[in-house]
Amino acid sequence: MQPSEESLSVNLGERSYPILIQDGALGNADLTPWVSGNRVLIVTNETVGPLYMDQARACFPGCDIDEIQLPDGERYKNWETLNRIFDTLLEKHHTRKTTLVALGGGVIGDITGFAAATYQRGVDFIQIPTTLLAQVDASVGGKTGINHPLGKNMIGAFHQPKVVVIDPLTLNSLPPAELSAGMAEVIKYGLIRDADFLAWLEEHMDRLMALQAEDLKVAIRRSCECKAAIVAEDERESGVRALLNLGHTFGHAIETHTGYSEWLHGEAVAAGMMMATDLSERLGYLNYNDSTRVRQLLIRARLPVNPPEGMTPVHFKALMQVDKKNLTGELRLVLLKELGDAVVTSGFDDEALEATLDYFCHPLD
Ligand SMILES: NC(=O)c1ccc[n+]([C@@H]2O[C@H](COP(=O)([O-])OP(=O)(O)OC[C@H]3O[C@@H](n4cnc5c(N)ncnc54)[C@H](O)[C@@H]3O)[C@@H](O)[C@H]2O)c1
Ligand SMILES: O=C(O)C(=O)C[C@@H](O)[C@H](O)[C@H](O)COP(=O)(O)O
Ligand SMILES: [Zn+2]
Repeated sequence: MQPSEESLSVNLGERSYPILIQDGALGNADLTPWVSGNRVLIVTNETVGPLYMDQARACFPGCDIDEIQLPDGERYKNWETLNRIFDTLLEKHHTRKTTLVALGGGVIGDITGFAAATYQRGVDFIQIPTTLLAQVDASVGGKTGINHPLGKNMIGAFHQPKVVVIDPLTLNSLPPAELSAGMAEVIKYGLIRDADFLAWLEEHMDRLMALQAEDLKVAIRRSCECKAAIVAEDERESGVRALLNLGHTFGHAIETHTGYSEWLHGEAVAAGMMMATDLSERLGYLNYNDSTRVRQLLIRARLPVNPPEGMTPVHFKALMQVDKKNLTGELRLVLLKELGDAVVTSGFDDEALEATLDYFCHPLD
């Protein structure tokens, strides 16, 4: 697989937008064509701001730029932090013509996007993702929102950005655990819709984990192509988009259980994908060799393949009920029909799910 130079876009009619992937884009790209007025609020956090704020500002020549640095962490993806963005917007008299800019990982992207969806009933926003996870997944597709103590991403809105600007060079400052977390969502695309990409990942995982630049660009681009195609087909998750939730029903239960503070989203998704794989094997879709391939690839990406100690099957199941895919009280899960093909279904044998939960849960005495 070679990096293709074709431009990428999310095709949604009048809400279509480009995904620009370019080394050095941050600091060099002129993003003013995507700013409707001339005012911009760049939203970042206390880690990313010191690293990249100056380069981000340089992307908006001639604009009147405000900035806000939020606290860093998934546990701050909440109402209180969201309100800090609204406070700044109002204190600085921002109008409907302002453009918000999300500079950071998926937490910043989700909360900034939600602020943009709701401030004065909606303003424009731009995504500048700086984690692998945000570059391959969170910045694309317009799911925005915050967490609730009782459930992950439970409050939010669909609101598409005007442009997504990916500078792969930002990954050079990323902590290793965050690279792994992003790799979980990359592996997800291979598992749900692209067996060739999965095989390519198996071949190239060691190079990717060593930040080999050309391979990373291929992985980012292929991931964005997969996500853009799915979102274009089903923007509001009434069908195929739910496949992007592979491992997330289990994973979100882990994140809620741990108070959004101990496990990274990508780590929880990795363990969740292993649990979904196990269930798919128990249901006869996958064989032992398939499950072993998934486990080995996750381990090579330095990701967990088991949930945290101390979760009971009963607790797991209760947390899994708090999921937006569940429409009638019945649990709906994404399962693998084979490696590279997935299905969302409630029509599975509950005993098989119990067996998966029993196998993975190791309650503390
Ligand atoms: N909207 C979507 O479609 C979607 C998709 C996937 C995940 N998400 C959400 O995204 C969030 C996870 O995103 P994430 O994994 O990017 O986590 P994150 O936003 O918490 O970022 C991870 C860490 O990396 C730091 N960081 C960011 N860029 C950096 C850089 N270039 N150099 C050094 N440090 C950097 C951040 O400050 C943070 O500490 C979750 O809340 C998840 O629910 C949303
Ligand atoms: O874009 C989507 O659709 C996804 O499901 C992508 C997921 O990786 C992401 O974690 C998303 O935020 C989960 O959405 P949710 O609706 O299950 O909260
Ligand atoms: Zn995810």
